[in-house]
Amino acid sequence: MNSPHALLLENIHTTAHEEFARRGVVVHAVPGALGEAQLIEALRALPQDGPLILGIRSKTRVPAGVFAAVPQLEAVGAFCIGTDQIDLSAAQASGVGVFNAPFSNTRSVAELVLGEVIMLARQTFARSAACHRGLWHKSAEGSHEVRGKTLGIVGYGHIGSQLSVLAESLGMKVRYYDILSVPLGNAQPCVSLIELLSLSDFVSLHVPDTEHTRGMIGGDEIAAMRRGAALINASRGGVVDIDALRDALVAGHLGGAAIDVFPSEPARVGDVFDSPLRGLDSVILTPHIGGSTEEAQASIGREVAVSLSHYLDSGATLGGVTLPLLDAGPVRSGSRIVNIHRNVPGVLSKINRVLGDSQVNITGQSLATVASIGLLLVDVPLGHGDPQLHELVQAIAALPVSLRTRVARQSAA
Ligand SMILES: NC(=O)C1=CN([C@@H]2O[C@H](COP(=O)(O)OP(=O)(O)OC[C@H]3O[C@@H](n4cnc5c(N)ncnc54)[C@H](O)[C@@H]3O)[C@@H](O)[C@H]2O)C=CC1
Ligand SMILES: O=C(O)C(=O)COP(=O)(O)O
Repeated sequence: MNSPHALLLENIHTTAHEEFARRGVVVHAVPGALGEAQLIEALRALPQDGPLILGIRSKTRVPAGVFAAVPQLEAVGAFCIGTDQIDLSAAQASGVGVFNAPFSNTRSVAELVLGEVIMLARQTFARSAACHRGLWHKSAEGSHEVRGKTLGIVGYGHIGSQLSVLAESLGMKVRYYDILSVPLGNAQPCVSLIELLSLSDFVSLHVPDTEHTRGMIGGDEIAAMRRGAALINASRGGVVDIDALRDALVAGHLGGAAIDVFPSEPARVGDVFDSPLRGLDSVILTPHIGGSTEEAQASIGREVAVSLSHYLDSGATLGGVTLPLLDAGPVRSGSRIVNIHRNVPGVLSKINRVLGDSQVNITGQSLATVASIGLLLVDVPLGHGDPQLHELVQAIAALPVSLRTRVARQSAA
């Protein structure tokens, strides 16, 4: 069986390289993000006689064209939380597995935001910038303790809820707004976004990028915030109208902001950065580093590389976001056929007819479906080198319902 090759972009941590190397996946690394045409070119430059894996972080966009142009692309690893940069519907329609790391960097984001809350409350960056300019601006005016102040969290998921617990440990009152979720500690939900904005001294955004959250904080929402309050965004750049934010800061309606994510971000380390917020001392600007700690990146590298390897080895989809959740364990006898198909009535009987006609015994079979697609794992007592196995795979792949059919790398033979 030919070795899989992985193209890893955006400085994915060496733990991923190590995991892949241990599991016989050949790694090709590119430091920055790539545009669609370059990405297709880079993937096509890899050997096309085995499965291909693409590893990205938040910057690389993977539109439908990539799946159409590179049929050998078996899976995409988002070595981060967000998967908004990937056309998930197109991935699913092509039977491509997308895997991410939903927990590993959440603590890092929550810690950065908590630090920023204190830095904003003390006007630390403005005072520091003054010192750098040679000005001794020693004053208590406008500086506050965070104890007793209200932190409003928009999006009370993995990050928002951790931030909530950490903020309460500092004596802050926590309010949150989410479409679902259960409060931790003494945090209180708000019935509307506007209610939260009007009650909070600090507002921190922790929603994913969706059609509902894009532009969620515009001029009207900023106007609803308390005079002198601060806005923190470490979610996605499109959630906040940056020009409206700048206007509110310049007008003195908002006291400060900490912004980690931007509507448009540079592709590579060392690239030029620009933003309407540059030059405002009351704003902490960071280059999308919420999840960038050694701890988080090392853990993400391992987690996603392991999920991708398990998927190649046995068809297990734990940690996946596009394929039905299924783990049939290791291959116990012979080989495993991994088939992804359109979820329409009669699929199983069509595939089983092919298997039945072949007279090959089935030693294990597992099926899972989501709305539009199904994942079928079939164990057969044939070795990887057995021509009958390859005939069987080709016959199943040729069925019009099949999207993708392969032999799992793991073999018990
Ligand atoms: N700055 C950075 O480096 C990082 C940024 N992120 C961003 O943070 C986001 C949040 O991460 P997690 O907390 O792990 O995600 P999560 O999925 O655990 O939580 C998101 C929460 O937002 C809520 N939500 C979704 N749409 C909403 C809406 N329209 N109104 C109100 N609430 C809504 C959900 O119900 C959920 O509780 C990620 O999607 C990612 O974009 C994540 C990690 C690092
Ligand atoms: O995990 C996420 O969603 C992030 O935004 C972190 O992105 P990054 O891996 O730093 O490009």
